[in-house]
Parts: sequence; C-alpha cells; structure tokens
Amino acid sequence: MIVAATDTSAVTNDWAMAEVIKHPRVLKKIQEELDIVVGSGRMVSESDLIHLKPERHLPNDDITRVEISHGPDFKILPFSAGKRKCSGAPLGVKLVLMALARLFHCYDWSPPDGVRHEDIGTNEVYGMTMPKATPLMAVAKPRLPAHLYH
Ligand code: HEM
Repeated sequence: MIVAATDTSAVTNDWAMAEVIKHPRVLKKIQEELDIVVGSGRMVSESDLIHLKPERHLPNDDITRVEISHGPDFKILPFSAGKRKCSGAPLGVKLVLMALARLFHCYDWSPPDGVRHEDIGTNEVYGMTMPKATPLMAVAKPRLPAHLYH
C-alpha cells in the first residue's frame, strides 16, 4: 500500500516538474492561472483545485484533450483497469495536483546555472513506475510575500 501510493505519486510529480521547467512558457501560463484563481495573498488550498482550468489560456484550436480512462479501452491508463485497477486513483490525482499547484504557485523554477531548459533530461528507466533516468535539478525562487513561507 505504501509503495503503491508513494512512488507512483512522487514519480508523476517528478515528470510533471521536469516537463514544465523544460518549457518556461508553460510554467508562465500555469502561474497566470494560479494567480487568477488563488491570487498572491495566500497559498493554494484543496478547494481551489476544481477552479483551476489552465486550458483557458490557450487559443481555442490549441486545446488538446487528454482522456484518462479507467476502463479497458486502450486510452491512457495511468491507473490501470479492471479488478486490480488503482484503488487510490482519486486520492492520487488530488495529491499530485495539490503538490504541483503549490510548487508552481509558490516558486519560480529554472534549471541550475549553466544548464539550458532544453537540456533537462526526459529519458526514463524501465521499471514499475518508469522514473526519470536522471534526477531533476532545478532552482526555486520564492514568488509570494515572505510571510507566507513561515
Ligand atoms: C499518481 C498516483 C498513482 C498512480 C499513477 C497509480 C497507479 C497504479 C497502478 C498502475 C496500479 C496497478 C493496477 C494493476 O495491478 O493493474 C495501482 C495499484 C494500486 N494503487 Fe495506485 N497509483 C497512484 C496512487 C495511489 C495512491 C495515492 C494510493 C493509496 C493511497 C494507491 C493505492 C493502490 C493500491 C492499494 C493498488 C493495488 C490495487 C489492487 O491490486 O487491488 N495508489 N496504482
């Protein structure tokens, strides 16, 4: 249960962070969305999650819909399907979204000195949870008022 819940969520976070930091334009869009919904006077809370709709910043013809499935229909199946499908899926989605929303709302992210955005590695290691082959290294710079971090 602990392995099913922790590594899966941590690896999903790791991939999402890497892809977003690699694409600063995407990070900016996400932060714009968070600033509209949450503002800069407090941190993201769970009740904000349903109001986050980053696709509102995209031109209409640019919207890509990714359908996550819970059935055996060969769409994206991050939680598997059938009798043994992930019983923690709703919690997993919330945990990952909450962590990412706070990390992107609270901090600006960039690669370490001397590393270009496009050089952030996105190779995977084969295994149960398909982790990144190289650990993500990034610099976090606070973007909210200092008192919120205490
Ligand atoms: C992003 C996060 C997560 C992902 C991607 C994920 C994915 C999966 C996958 C692919 C399976 C295998 C299903 C199979 O054997 O076919 C699974 C099983 C399972 N997961 Fe998750 N999971 C996540 C989070 C969680 C959380 C947060 C919990 C619990 C708090 C959890 C509990 C379980 C349990 C108990 C099983 C075994 C189900 C069974 O064999 O009956 N998972 N998960």
